[in-house]
Amino acid sequence: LSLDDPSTDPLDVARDAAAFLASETGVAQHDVALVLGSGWGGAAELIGETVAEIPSHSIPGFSAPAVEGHVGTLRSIRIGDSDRHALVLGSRTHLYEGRGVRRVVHGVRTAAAAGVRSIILTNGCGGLNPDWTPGTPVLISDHLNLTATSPIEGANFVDLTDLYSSRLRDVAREVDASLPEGVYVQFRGPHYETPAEVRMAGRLGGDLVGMSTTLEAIAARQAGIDVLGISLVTNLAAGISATALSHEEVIEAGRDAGPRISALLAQIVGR
Ligand SMILES: Nc1nc2[nH]c(I)nc2c(=O)[nH]1
Repeated sequence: LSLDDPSTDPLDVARDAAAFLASETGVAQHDVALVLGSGWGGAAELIGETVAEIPSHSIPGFSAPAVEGHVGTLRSIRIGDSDRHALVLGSRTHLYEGRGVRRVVHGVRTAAAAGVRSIILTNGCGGLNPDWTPGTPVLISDHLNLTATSPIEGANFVDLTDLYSSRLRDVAREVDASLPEGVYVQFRGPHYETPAEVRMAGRLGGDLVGMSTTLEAIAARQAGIDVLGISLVTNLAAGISATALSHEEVIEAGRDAGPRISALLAQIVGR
């Protein structure tokens, strides 16, 4: 069974991965999944005790580590002192890696096959709103998928209204009422946008620009699981600020925001 074989049903590979996961972790069913994008790494420890951690390349359908030495893992975490478990997908495949859209969404499909009812997709992104300084977390209210592709195959006309669950956004706002909302625009990447493309995204109604998330969200909806998307603005998108932000400022802002956004995520998961 290979995701690269068009005759393979990707859902069969996801079911194999979920079965492997259940046997390796001893956790038969996970309740919520999280994809931790750049800047969100610290959240796992705050959610609860790690029950098991598995290198993702040993799980059916997950590719070998994209970056040498960066071994992606899947972690099963007991949520607080409850008997619920979170599945933390530590390795994200981006569309720009050219491994195909099936691999971009395989983690989400595996989480769905593992029984999760909701998924929290996080990412690092560029912001179009100058009020959202680097380090600001923003709830995703909707998206513009500019990748010109879809994870859905065949005549499956999946409805995407309320794709970014308003119920889950309300839960997030119970934790932090000050959280702003925005429309997330996915560009294919890996290059950043030109200032003209950032202006175009703004004219189209976008507030955030990134290179992930929209395809994973669509696959999650196809699998029938609720989606909460949260972006971390790590930089002002190209052309938004008169002075180009220094890379150091961006890194520093992301790092400083770490503890706060990790606590936010852990509190949301705990509800
Ligand atoms: N497309 C896009 N992706 C990003 N990821 C991060 I972190 N910053 C950006 C950005 O400015 N644009």
